Amino acid sequence: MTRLALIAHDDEKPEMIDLAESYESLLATFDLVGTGTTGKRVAEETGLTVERKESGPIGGDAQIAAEVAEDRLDGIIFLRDPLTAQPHEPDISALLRICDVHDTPLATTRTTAEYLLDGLAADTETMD
Ligand SMILES: O=C(CO)COP(=O)(O)O
Repeated sequence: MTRLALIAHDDEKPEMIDLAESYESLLATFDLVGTGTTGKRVAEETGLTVERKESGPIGGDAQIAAEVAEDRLDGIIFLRDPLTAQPHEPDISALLRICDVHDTPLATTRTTAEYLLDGLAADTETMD
């Protein structure tokens, strides 16, 4: 089953909810994991089931990075706030780097997230 991580900084959470609603029927076929608050909000506001890691600032990004290192994830949607400094920037940088190392598809904006989801949907159809 396709395993996808969902992460959004606070200013981007409404965008993540809107994206999840738009792709709800596809996402319902995926194994979803998210950082703490993002996972909670997506689950509450869409009805999707999301496994929740810790909140980003207290280790959630590092937990997602560990899954990337173990090749457990097929993709990550990480809607970052490019205009606000984050206290856990080192964890965020590590996550981005490990995605590059493992060639794990990573989308950091709404448009690239849509391309990623469309690509994963096409992959899923090919696998059927
Ligand atoms: O901080 C985050 C990503 O860096 C997101 O964490 P939350 O989903 O817990 O808000």
